[in-house]
Amino acid sequence: MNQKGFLIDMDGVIYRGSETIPGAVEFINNLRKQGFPFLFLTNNSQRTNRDVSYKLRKLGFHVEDDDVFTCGMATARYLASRTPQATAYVIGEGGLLAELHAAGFSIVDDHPDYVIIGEGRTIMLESVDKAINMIMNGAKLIATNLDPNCPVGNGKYRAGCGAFVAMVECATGKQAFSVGKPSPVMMRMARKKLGLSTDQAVMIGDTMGTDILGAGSMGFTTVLTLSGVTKAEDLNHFSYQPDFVISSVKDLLNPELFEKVLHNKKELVEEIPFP
Ligand SMILES: O=C(CO)COP(=O)(O)O
Ligand SMILES: [Mg+2]
Repeated sequence: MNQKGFLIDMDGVIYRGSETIPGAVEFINNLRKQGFPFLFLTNNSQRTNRDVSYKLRKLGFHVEDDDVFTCGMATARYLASRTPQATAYVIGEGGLLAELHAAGFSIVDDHPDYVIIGEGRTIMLESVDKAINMIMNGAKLIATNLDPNCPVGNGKYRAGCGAFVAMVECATGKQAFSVGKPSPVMMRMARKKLGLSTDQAVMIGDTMGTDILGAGSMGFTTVLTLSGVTKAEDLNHFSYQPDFVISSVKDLLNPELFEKVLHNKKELVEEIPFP
């Protein structure tokens, strides 16, 4: 059988803030038991994959550092592959800084190759002004991701990385290049990390504009879970759709539905010969 592998978004899919989504631990245990490869993919660059896997273990998941892939990792690795020994001015937190250092970057305070903006709760207008002047002087503007906001529970939201990036874009007139989901850069890196071909990759996500758009454009099977950002009533507003919609990953404990996802009917589309 054509072995499938799972790319699994984090916030809104396996946890919400600091709470495990019911059924998520069992779902991951099942994947392991059945030998399906999987990788967690998050558009949050605040923490390193070690920090995130520690949090997951506290929530009851049996995972290792290497099971987690963040947009901070994708950003650092991608940029380092384009510009060896590059310099960066960073508006972001420890997860992003650690990855940039590990990829060979020097973090500098003037004339950087890149201004990189990631998720963070400590942004200061002084550093935004500094970044704007660097970009005006030729530094390239990079975003780890463009999520405009992030739900924090009780129907409340916090500003996401995309909101801060928009401020810098507006001030400079320069558009950021974003590496996180839905960018094919992060989607492809994740698929390659699991050693999957396009038609072996299944993405489970809670956000249409990142998880489903990115994975769907790559040709992966897409499963939208309604346990996070996108609600059932939002689906009508999108001109692209996921292959499957579930209420939470708990639904995938049902062997019949799981089998359906494994044998996505998308294959019908692929049978149409290219003209
Ligand atoms: O925190 C996020 C963006 O602010 C999104 O996290 P996930 O990609 O894990 O859903
Ligand atoms: Mg999510």
